[in-house]
Amino acid sequence: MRWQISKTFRFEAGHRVWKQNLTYGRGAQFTVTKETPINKCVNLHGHSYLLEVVLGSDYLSEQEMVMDFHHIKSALKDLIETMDHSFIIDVHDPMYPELKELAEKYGSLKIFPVDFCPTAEALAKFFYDFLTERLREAGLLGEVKVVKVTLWETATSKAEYYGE
Ligand SMILES: Nc1nc2c(c(=O)[nH]1)N=C([C@H](O)[C@H](O)COP(=O)(O)OP(=O)(O)OP(=O)(O)O)CN2
Repeated sequence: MRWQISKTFRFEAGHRVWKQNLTYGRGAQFTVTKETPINKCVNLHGHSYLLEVVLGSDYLSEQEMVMDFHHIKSALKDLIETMDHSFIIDVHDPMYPELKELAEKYGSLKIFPVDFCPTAEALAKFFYDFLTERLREAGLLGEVKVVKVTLWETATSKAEYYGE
């Protein structure tokens, strides 16, 4: 891609990484402690998420742009607003049925169900796929592509997704 542009978005949301288990799996050999490590991310907790989407094109439009930043904002606006102050939860999470019930009962728990464990990696792919689909629907995929999506969960942790 000869040009790349990016736009960042902020939103606040809760989640829980219900699959976290620090006692086994990829890299667990590096975590050597006398006590069993605590899986703190299985707790319901929240983040000030920072999302960056990078769009690329080999050709500029007649306006000398990959795409107006304003339109990128518009393409993601509804999704970001829906996710803001929500609790992102995997429908396969054992807590999902009860959280859904609580949400229905009190109306002050805005759940955002997804069908994956909401890690930074999986959420980055989720945004990538969403924006790619929006471009496809608009007939723009031949001209503009989503190059990369980066999602910061904390000031020190982020995931990047580049598509297939
Ligand atoms: N590969 C991933 N690992 C972890 C994820 C993730 O999405 N992908 N998520 C979490 C937790 O949700 C957590 O919020 C972030 O974890 P971590 O960086 O360990 O948070 P800390 O506050 O402890 O960071 P420090 O800056 O190192 O104190 C866990 N792992």
